[in-house]
Amino acid sequence: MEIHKRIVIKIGSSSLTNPSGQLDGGRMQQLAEAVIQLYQNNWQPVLVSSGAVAAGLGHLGWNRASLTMPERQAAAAVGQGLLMEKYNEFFLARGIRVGQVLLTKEDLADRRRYINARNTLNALLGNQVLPIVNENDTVAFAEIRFGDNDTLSALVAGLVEAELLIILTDIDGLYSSDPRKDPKAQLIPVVQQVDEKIARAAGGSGSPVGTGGMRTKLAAARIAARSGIRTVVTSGKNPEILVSIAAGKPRGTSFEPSVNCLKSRKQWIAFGSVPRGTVTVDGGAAKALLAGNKSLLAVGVMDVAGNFSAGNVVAVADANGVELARGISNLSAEDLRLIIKNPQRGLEVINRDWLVCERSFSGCPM
Ligand SMILES: Nc1ncnc2c1ncn2[C@@H]1O[C@H](COP(=O)(O)OP(=O)(O)O)[C@@H](O)[C@H]1O
Ligand SMILES: N[C@@H](CCC(=O)OP(=O)(O)O)C(=O)O
Repeated sequence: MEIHKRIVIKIGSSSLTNPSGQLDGGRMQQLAEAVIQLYQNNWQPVLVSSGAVAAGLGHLGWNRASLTMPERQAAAAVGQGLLMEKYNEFFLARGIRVGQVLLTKEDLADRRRYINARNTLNALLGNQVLPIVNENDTVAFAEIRFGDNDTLSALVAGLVEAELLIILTDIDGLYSSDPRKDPKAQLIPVVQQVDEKIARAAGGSGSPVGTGGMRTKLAAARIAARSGIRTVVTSGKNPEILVSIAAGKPRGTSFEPSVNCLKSRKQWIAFGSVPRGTVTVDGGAAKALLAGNKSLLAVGVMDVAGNFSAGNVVAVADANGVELARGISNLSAEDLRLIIKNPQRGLEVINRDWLVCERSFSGCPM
């Protein structure tokens, strides 16, 4: 039986559209060419493609600076169709069938819908259909929005258990500082760990069409690393570069996977879910969770905020409000409030198998 390795390729708006907002057909054709070669080299690719808003604005002749959120969403409704029309044309010309997958943060935050998305992606991949993923911009707003597709691509990479995430952008990798502001900035070829020092190098977007800049790419790389996935950030100017990166050639900036990465369920708790409430714990409980890899017991809970049910994800914070962990509560907020007034020693609130301690849950280490 053939073993397929999975690869997620994210391509940003800045790499897909020309300055007048038209989709760059030549670039998309090159991308299709590279994807065929990946198939030939036994990879199962997933494409995460931005560009809907930019393409919609170009098509409608709208000016980005003066738009309301509903107008941006309307532009995405127009642009997403154009994007898929072109992808369909270029990929089908090379014998590759494509399927559109539009997701919101809320879809991935709900465990059942997360599993549904995973099943759909697996069905597409198993039938040699290339999934083309984007955020569902027409319905996603404020709190339920990723906004940039970098974070989405890292979650999708975890969802399909990819080996590699490649983020194609308008610059050839992470520099020691934002090259627009610092002419002496140097390319960083390998990042072992996305820590505060590395995060300080990253600035915002460099183009009118991009969102998030290098900051969201670092957050994505960190989420992927914690999920055991290597990320390469590089330029999308020549998409054929994908083939050599997949073959292990050094290009752009490579972010190495963590040594102790999280298992699938904990990846979702840490980076996919949205906590429904917060449980504040005392110093002893905080220590037991952080150093002792223990379950959270009711005796260490000082306060409960929010209105969650048993089975929901909750945040665990220390007395200063610093989020230490996330986990699935065995108890509802109502029951937990009653129990902490009348402590029942040993009663388990979150089992250690359903608890994740992370320094940051957004991917950003700052
Ligand atoms: N330290 C850094 N190294 C490289 N690029 C950086 C850095 N800080 C900020 N950037 C900016 O990030 C931009 C890429 O992100 P973005 O504009 O969001 O593109 P995309 O549409 O591909 O997501 C670059 O054009 C660059 O100006
Ligand atoms: N979902 C949006 C992506 C927004 C965006 O600009 O993302 P990116 O270019 O990846 O920074 C779109 O398709 O326009």
